[in-house]
Amino acid sequence: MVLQAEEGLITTSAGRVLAVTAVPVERDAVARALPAAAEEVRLPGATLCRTAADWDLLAAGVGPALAAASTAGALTAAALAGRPYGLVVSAGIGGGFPHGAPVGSLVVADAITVADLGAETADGFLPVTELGFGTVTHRSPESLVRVASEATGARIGTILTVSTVTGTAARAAALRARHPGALAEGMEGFGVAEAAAAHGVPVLEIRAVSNPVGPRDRAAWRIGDALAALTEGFGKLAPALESWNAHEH
Ligand SMILES: O=C(O)c1cccc(C(=O)CC[C@H]2O[C@@H](n3cnc4c(=O)[nH]cnc43)[C@H](O)[C@@H]2O)c1
Repeated sequence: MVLQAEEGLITTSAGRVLAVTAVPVERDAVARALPAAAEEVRLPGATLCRTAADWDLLAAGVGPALAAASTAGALTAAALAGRPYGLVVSAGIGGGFPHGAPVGSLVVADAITVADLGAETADGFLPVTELGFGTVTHRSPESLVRVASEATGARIGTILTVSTVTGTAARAAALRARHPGALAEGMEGFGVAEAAAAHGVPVLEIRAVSNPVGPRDRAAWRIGDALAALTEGFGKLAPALESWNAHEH
């Protein structure tokens, strides 16, 4: 496939890419790393920004349910138009577990795991899979994770999806105990991944750490720094995807 065959054109061997953020400010941080938006496409519940490359950007909303619904809408619209996506990238700011993902760093997920989908019992939390339903983890192709990490310097680990932002040391410790490989948490990745899986499209999650996972401390948020890291990361990720061949995996 072609990489920057013309100035401003970035296409990948994965074909068309759908990058999904929660909010417009995150979408705009990604957009700053790509050729300018060429067109806006209204979808049910969300507006797609089509760039002058093979990248479409979607601010899908906060939380796993809205992220899943918006992503599914975009994937379905593209498929019905005969221009399906070859890759979905879930991106945004997130909380970082301080032992492995400091504020300002990037994390790319080898596992996208929903942390709070299940049942609470007297003996602790049971994930839905142990109740006999569904799935709790989506995995990205190993080669894709490697390419993304090598290009951006992102640390590799599990990114948890939560519906409630962690706000105590006790909750952070419980999550770490249950998910020793977790480096970060966000609120959308699993929803985006569920939609991608339903369409048979590979998914990647990348987060820039804006705050530590732990006791709530709004003064410790570094949203501007995290958005800048996201832009810098996508500036490296987009061209690097040229070397990732979706069809080998
Ligand atoms: O009010 C709070 O204490 C608080 C702490 C961190 C984040 C929030 C948000 O409402 C942001 C939600 C938004 O940003 C992503 N995000 C950023 N940091 C985290 C986090 O530590 N845990 C989970 N999600 C986070 C998330 O993906 C949402 O899109 C409020």
